[in-house]
This record gives sequence, structure tokens and C-alpha cells, in this order.
Amino acid sequence: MSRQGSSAVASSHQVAFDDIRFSINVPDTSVKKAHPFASQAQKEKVILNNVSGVFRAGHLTAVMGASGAGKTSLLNVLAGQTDGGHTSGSIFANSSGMTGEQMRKQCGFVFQEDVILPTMTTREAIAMSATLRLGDSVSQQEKERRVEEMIDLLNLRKAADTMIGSPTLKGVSGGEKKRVAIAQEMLIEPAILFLDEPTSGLDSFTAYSVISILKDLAATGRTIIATIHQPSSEVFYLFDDVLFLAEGEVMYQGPTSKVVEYFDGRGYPCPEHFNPADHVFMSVLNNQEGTFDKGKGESNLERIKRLVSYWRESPEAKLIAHARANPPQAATELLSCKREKTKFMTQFCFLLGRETKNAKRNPLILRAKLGQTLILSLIIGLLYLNTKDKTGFAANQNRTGVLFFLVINQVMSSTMSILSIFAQDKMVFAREHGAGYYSLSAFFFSKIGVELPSQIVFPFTAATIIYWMVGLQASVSKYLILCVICILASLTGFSLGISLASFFSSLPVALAVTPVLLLPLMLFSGLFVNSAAIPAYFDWIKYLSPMKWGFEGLMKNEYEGLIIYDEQGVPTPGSVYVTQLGFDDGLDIWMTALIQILFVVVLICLSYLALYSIVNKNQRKSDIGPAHSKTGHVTPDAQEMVVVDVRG
Ligand SMILES: Nc1ncnc2c1ncn2[C@@H]1O[C@H](COP(=O)(O)OP(=O)(O)OP(=O)(O)O)[C@@H](O)[C@H]1O
Repeated sequence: MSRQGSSAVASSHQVAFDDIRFSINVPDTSVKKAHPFASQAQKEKVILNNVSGVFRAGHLTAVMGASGAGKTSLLNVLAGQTDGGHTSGSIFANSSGMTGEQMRKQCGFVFQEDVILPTMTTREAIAMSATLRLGDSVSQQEKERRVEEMIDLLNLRKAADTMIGSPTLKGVSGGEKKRVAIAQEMLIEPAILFLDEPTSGLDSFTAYSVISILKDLAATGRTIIATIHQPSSEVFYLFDDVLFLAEGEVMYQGPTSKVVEYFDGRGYPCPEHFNPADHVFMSVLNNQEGTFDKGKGESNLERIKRLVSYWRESPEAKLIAHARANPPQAATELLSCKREKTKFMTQFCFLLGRETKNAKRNPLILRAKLGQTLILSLIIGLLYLNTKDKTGFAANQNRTGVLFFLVINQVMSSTMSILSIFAQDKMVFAREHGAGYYSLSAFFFSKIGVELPSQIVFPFTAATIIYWMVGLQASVSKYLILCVICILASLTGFSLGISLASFFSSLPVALAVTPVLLLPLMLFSGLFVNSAAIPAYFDWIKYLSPMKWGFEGLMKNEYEGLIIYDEQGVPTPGSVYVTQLGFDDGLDIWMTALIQILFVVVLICLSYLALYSIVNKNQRKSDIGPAHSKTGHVTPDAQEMVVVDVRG
């Protein structure tokens, strides 16, 4: 696909929207709370007010307006990306009435803030879009060819093998990252593409080149809509059409070439050699509170209201209304986009490979875990060195202490480390799942698959070092059982961490809640309070402590068959000591291990359900209902739509 010769779309689509209203509830600070704990009264804040317009097929349209005018909100509503709030109005693709969800599934959307895994290279990020969104029926060779085409089209060849990067990992420039995000969307060849500030943070030349690419793309029949701030006049005139928003209402929509003439007719002539975009921003859209237009004797808000009502009555607005009412001939055709779901195994294998690469390219995390395991194990080994050769109360205390530490350390460290990793991965998941890359199950099970080896290797290493340095019973079978229990303790911590990261949307909240949850569970694990002597009203808590089951298993494993001696050299069977500690529930070691496994399974299921409910909520995020088509029919569900091959 050459830059000029991008494949034409089989059916181009005009996007029309009628009476779009979007509002949110915000705290009403003018109403005083009855008491400090009373909930704050809410009021409705209208962000978009009866916005109607048309984005013509095969045209590049700019949505412009002062900061806070509602540009992003309009794009989000039209593309079905709103999160919360109340939305009403109608959206049409040609004559087909569309729901927000149908728009989300069928349109491309480039967000203002791109979320791309920092360790992927430019080529890999674009290839991800090809592998996971072009369907299994497209050959690997074809997908690779399309990726290389995109790299050339967006002028990314120089950065093709550079990592995307993050604030802590050197990577591609801001402009290159933006172009990667555009390439990912262009690869699925959507008939309609929304871009939220594609030029923000770019120098004027790069901004010009990005918009030129979009212009070429629109020329192939696509409908491209981008919000933009302060374009240079060169960039401004690359747009075919412009929609000016002011205070959530339309002030002008039409060809860019007519903007100067339109505002001239309203008493705002553009000075010679002045950038028309700057002129409209400075003299027309300026909504700064308190400033006053002395020449016309009105405030900025009054001027905006006046120009908005002029627009409603203007002949230009009537032309737009006519275009809305008379969609192009391809009226009954449904949206076409090459996005097609891939099989679970394709997604799972891709994500497994990507996560493995991610771990290799980010070796600091693995090294830190290894260092932590080795250093801590050596310290504990030295602290309890050769306990097996000692007798009396102190030896017994040490033996119990080291077993308790083994369990607590595995549960705590696994919980804390996966909690922050998973909470960050969730952000990338939310964006990629929303864009149709993969399913929740593929993400979830690949994540578990990738983390599993470290949940086995590290506890095994720690258990091995500590067991043989401390001495314990020095039996191979007991050593192996101890390793299994430590691995299970690590897995319970891992599943607990994933659950907390899934339940709480904010990482700081999850981090604050974790100790509040873990400390009581530790308290009831059998060392600090005798399990048989817990007051009845708290007794149930011990059954919920994964640490208790791990500790009980380790104690039974170590003390069964062991004779311990007190200070006077009086022997006591170890099993009696274990019973005295309150572990007299009649369960054998394997039963305690089984309960640990049960914890893992239940926590993993709960995490999955928590993520599932978030995903479901996101899928219902736009409440724009199904609009009746201009031919009188309601559009069928997006899932039932035929995916049309739009390659030239
Ligand atoms: N979820 C929300 N909660 C509270 N206020 C919101 C929310 N979404 C939007 N707003 C408010 O709605 C108004 C319009 O926001 P929007 O992001 O659409 O404006 P914008 O024109 O894109 O602004 P900018 O150019 O600064 O990005 C702003 O005043 C914003 O604070």
C-alpha cells in the first residue's frame, strides 16, 4: 500500500449525529452537607448540549474548540467510548442507526494517551495488531507484508526495532509512539477512524506529516475525525472540514476553506497574514471568564451564546441538516472493518510469547527477585544455622520460628510483588481488550502461565537453602514435602495478589488494603495465638488464613517422628508438641496441602470474576440506544455484521 495508493474502502460511511447530549453528575459544593459524614449532593453538568453534525465520507475533519469545550467527550460519545455519564441522541453510519457499542466495535480509535507495552518494539506493536485483529484466515506472510507496509506508510522504518519505552525505559520519541498507535488502528482498515489529539506533543513538521498521512488515508474513502489544538495554518488547511465546539455546542461546521468567510460575515474578520485557526481561537472561541469584549459590549460567554444561536439559524447549518437527512447512496450497507477475532490459542500463544520477551527485556524484576530470595535465605540460614544439633526450649522455638517464617515470607512476598505487576498490566489489558486484540481468558491464563515458573523456582530455591542450612530433620522426603508446601504458600500469595489487583481499580488503594488483610490472617495462623484457644467469635478467621494451613502442614511434616527434649532432657514426641500448639484437627499433611490448593483455585476464580465484571461494565459503557435507520429499520447487532474485505 503506497502512501498515495492506500487501499480504497469497499463502502465509505458518512457519520451523522443528531441531538447528542452528554452529562455527568458532579458534587454540588453550593449545598452544605448536613454533617461531615453525609454524602455530598450531586448536580448535573452538561458537557455536550444538542450537538448535531455530519462527518463526510472520504473527508478529514478537525474537531476544534477551547480547552474544556467538549471535543474529547464528543469523540468518545460517537465512538462508544464514554465511561459513565448520561448520553442521549442518535448516531448514523450512512442511513443505519448505530448504538454506541456498535460504533466502538467497528471504528478505529486512537486515544490521546497511548497505552502500549513499553518493552515492545515499534514493529512488534504493529505486528500485534496484525496477528490478533486480522483473524486466523489471513496468512502469516500477508500479515507481515501489511506490517512492513504500515511501517513505511507512517515513516517508522528508522524506529522499527526500537522499544516503545516509558519514563524509566528509553524508547521511541513521542511522535513516533503516536504514529505507532495510528498504524495499529490503520492496519485494520476501519472505514471510520477517530483520533484524539494525534498531534499533541509533536513539533510542527511531525504534526504536518501525521496529518498529511491522515489526509491521504481519507482520500481512499475513509471518514477520519481528529481533535486538534492550535494547528499551524498549513496543518489547518490540510483538513477538509472543521467542527468548532464552544461550551459543548456547535459554533460552526463546514469546509475549512469557508471558515474565514463565515466568521467575517459574523463580524470577526481575520487580519491579513494571520493563521485563521489562531484568529478563531483568540477572537471567537476565547471563553476565559471575566474578560469582556469592549467593542461589542458583551462578555465572552454572551458572545459564545450569540454565535451558537447564529449558527443554528444559518444557511450553512441548514446544509449540514440536509446532508444528515440525505445520506449517501450506499445507505443500507453496514460498516466494514477488517477486524476479526482470532482463536483463543492464537491469542494465548501470542501473549505468552510477548510476556516472556517482556520479562527478558526487563531483567531487573527477575534479578531483584533472585537477589531477594538468595540474600534472605542466606540470612535466615545463618540465623538458624544447625538448629538440628541443638536441644531444649531454644531449639524448639527456632525450629517453629523458621517454619513460620518460610510460610509467611512466601505468602507476603508473592502477594506484594504480583499485586503491583498485575495492577499495571491491567491498564494495558483494558486498552488492548477494549480495542479487540484478545479475550479476557487469553490474557488471564497467559499471565498465570508466565508467572507460574517464578512462583515455583523461587520458593523452591529458598526452601532448599534454608532447609539444609538449618538442618531440620534432614530427610529427603520431608524436604520435598516442605518444598511443595512452600510452593503452595507462594501460589496462595500469588492468587491473593491477583485478586486484590483485580478487585481494586486503584493500585494505592490495593496497597493500602493488603496489610490490613494480611496481618490479621498472619495473627490467626497458629503462632501468635494458640489455634485451639481462639475465642469463639474470632475462631472462624483462622480457617480463612492461607498461612495457617501452610504453617500447620510444615509443623506436622517436621515434628512427626521427631523427639524433642526440654531443658532437663525429658523427651516428648514432636506430634504431642504440634497438638499442644492447637493443630489437633485430625488433618494429615496432604489435607492441609489440599486446602492450600483450594485457596488458590477459589482466589483465581474470584479474580477472574472480578475482571469479567469490569470488562462487562466497559462493554456497556455507552448508553446511546439503537437509533432507527433512515430507512426505518433498527441496525442488527454488530456481532451479526458481515466483515467486508476492504483491500484494494
Ligand atoms: N468524567 C468526567 N468527570 C468530570 N468532568 C468531566 C468528565 N469528562 C469530562 N468532563 C468535563 O467536561 C468538559 C469537557 O471535557 P473534554 O475533555 O471533552 O474537553 P476538551 O475540549 O477535549 O478539552 P481539552 O482540549 O482540554 O482536552 C471539561 O470541563 C471536563 O472537565
